[in-house]
Amino acid sequence: MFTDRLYEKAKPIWEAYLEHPFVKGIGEGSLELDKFKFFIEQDYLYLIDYARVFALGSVKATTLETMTQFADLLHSTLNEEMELHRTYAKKLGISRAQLENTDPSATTLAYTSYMLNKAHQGSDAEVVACVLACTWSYNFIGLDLNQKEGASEHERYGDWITMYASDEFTKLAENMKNLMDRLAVDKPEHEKAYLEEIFIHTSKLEYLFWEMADQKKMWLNKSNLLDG
Ligand SMILES: Cc1ncc(CN)c(N)n1
Repeated sequence: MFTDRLYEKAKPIWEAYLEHPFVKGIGEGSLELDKFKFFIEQDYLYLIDYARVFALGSVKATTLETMTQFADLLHSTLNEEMELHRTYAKKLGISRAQLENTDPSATTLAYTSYMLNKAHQGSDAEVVACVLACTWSYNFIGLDLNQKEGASEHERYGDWITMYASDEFTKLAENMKNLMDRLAVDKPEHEKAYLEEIFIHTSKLEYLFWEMADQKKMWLNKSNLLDG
């Protein structure tokens, strides 16, 4: 399967997610709340553009089946995944307006701009390559954290783990992998290599997103010259 090839290529990066202090902090329940708050705000912005990528997928789909699959992913992002963020925001004292009007960090801008650019330029297969690492890697992380004793019951981060490890989210990730395999199957090698490049770039951007959240980094680490 094409997605097996993608996983083998991305494996070292994905294994590094599980060792990342932010991800480990969620699993252990020890992550500082201000870091999680920063993450929720930036991730909400990210999800708005991620949802847009699914809408582009529906436009580019060449069959009704694929069009429906993208529309289902769009619907579940807007109504389920983003609802998790709205619920967390409420608990953290972030208003809906604040959530929608957050300034994007450099990493959020880089990641969303990359995805939107590749999705606008590409075919339906390239649209899937843009979002596959996002959905699949969160499920990969959720399932790993869910195995840790008590992690899914933790009062702060248990709901986050439960959502990304849920059967519904696992099914979304599986459906997206199947879609990637279906769309890639007859592609020549140079097109497969391009899909792989997008998958690896987005896997690296995922790592940078964890780094950004852990450091609450808007533009630079040490100076506030460019912030504000
Ligand atoms: C940055 C990022 N990547 C992926 C996901 C999972 N949809 C997310 N919520 N945020």
